[in-house]
Amino acid sequence: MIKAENIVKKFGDLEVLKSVSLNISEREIVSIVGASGAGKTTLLQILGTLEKSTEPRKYNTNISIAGQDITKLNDRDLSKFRNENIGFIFQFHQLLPEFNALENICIPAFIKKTKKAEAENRAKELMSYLGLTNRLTHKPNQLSGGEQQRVAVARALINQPKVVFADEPSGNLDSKNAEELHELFFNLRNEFGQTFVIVTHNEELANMTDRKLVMADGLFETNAQ
Ligand SMILES: Nc1ncnc2c1ncn2[C@@H]1O[C@H](COP(=O)(O)OP(=O)(O)OP(=O)(O)O)[C@@H](O)[C@H]1O
Repeated sequence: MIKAENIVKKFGDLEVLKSVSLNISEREIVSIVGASGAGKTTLLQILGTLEKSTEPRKYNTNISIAGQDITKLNDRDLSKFRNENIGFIFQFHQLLPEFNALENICIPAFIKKTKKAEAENRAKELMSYLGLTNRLTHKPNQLSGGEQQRVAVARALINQPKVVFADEPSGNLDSKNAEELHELFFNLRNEFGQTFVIVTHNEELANMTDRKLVMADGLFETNAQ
């Protein structure tokens, strides 16, 4: 599902990723762990098409997501590809404060030009699955931290993406809500067949995943292919 070879990322003289390669199968749940500053978020942003690798031609970089070499797409096609194939969950949910839960969840579907009724039906199904049926019209500041993060999960899933990238998804949750969120990832994989790549400092979550990849100083410590 994800195949990447020779990802290099430099910020000026700072080489944050030093030719990183990895291979992740469909339906796999992989965690990326490692010390602060190791390059985990940078890698996730590049795999998630939010950030570009440095000089892909020079370093012979290939990044294929769901069979598409994303290094070959122009910005417009990349946005479309991202909207249709990739879901994101961040540490801070990044919900839009002026929209209610249902509206926040529907945003990626509206960007994809899904009809309103269809998007709302799908959002309601997801909300029911995530135990949010009674929170449809609540604004983010009227929701608990765990509920906000579940709304963010529903938003990530509304377009039925093949891959979900999560960056410290439970970093802002108490241990009970964190545990529930972690269980949810595995239930979602079983139910919808998504592939998950999760950057985390949470040892418990990392140890639950199918594969734990350890990053240090811009490289994986063990073979990630
Ligand atoms: N836009 C940027 N410009 C300059 N340096 C950057 C930029 N983004 C990240 N870096 C640097 O790249 C290095 C890796 O950052 P990154 O956020 O990928 O690490 P991380 O492993 O996710 O760390 P953490 O666990 O603390 O989130 C850090 O030294 C950081 O300061």
